[in-house]
Amino acid sequence: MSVHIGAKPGEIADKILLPGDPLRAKYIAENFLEDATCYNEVRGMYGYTGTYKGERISVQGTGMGVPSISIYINELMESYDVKKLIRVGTCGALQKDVQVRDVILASTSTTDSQMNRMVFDHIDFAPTADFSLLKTAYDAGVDKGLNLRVGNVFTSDSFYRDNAMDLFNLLAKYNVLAVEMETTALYTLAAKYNRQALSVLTVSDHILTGEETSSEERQTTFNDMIEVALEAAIED
Ligand SMILES: O=P(O)(O)O[C@H]1O[C@H](CO)[C@@H](O)[C@H]1O
Ligand SMILES: O=c1cc[nH]c(=O)[nH]1
Repeated sequence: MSVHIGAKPGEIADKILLPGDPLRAKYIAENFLEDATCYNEVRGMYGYTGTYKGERISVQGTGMGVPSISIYINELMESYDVKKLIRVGTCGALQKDVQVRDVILASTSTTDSQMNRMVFDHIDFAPTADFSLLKTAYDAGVDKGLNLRVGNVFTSDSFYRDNAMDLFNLLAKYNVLAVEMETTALYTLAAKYNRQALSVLTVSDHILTGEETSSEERQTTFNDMIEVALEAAIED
């Protein structure tokens, strides 16, 4: 057991999917994994281990934001030696040509989080996806005929902010594709511990147009994102 994860040693696979929403972890376990068993209910942050195409894989809810996901990633790597970590999350589009329901592979992230300033002081560390995970996920998405985008995402410390459009317009001008709340932490901690990480994101809403996915549509698009992430996770 670690502080926030109730699994016994060996109960978590070395490959893991990381949705922000613990109920998405349950959904993935019930609909995509075989023989899935629940190893964590601490704080309602469900974690499961099962198999996908014969490969052992886990899925763990992380909660929202850099502080929450950082707790789970630290414990998964330090206490359970997880080696491949793939976030499966939602995001809001910042570009006109990024559509609701598109799947984004975050090659890097930009952030207003102070996390890396505390470590690197005046240097701006560039959080980066693992290239082989990114390539495998990209190839899997192309094979499925998905409208995939690859690029920079903004990891925000706030979901609600005053004068948000000023910042979002600036980020859009610099080709940032979308906003979410965890990727910077995932990539930075994976670099620290020399592990592989990738964020696969579904565009759940459009910041510029206000368009949103219906809950039914979200489910279908989430399935595309989950399959892309699972294929990347099991690739050697
Ligand atoms: O759908 P998840 O994975 O939670 O991701 C996005 O949704 C949450 C905000 O609603 C934040 O965690 C953001 O990053
Ligand atoms: O607009 C959005 C959508 C999902 N997640 C976010 O952080 N922002």
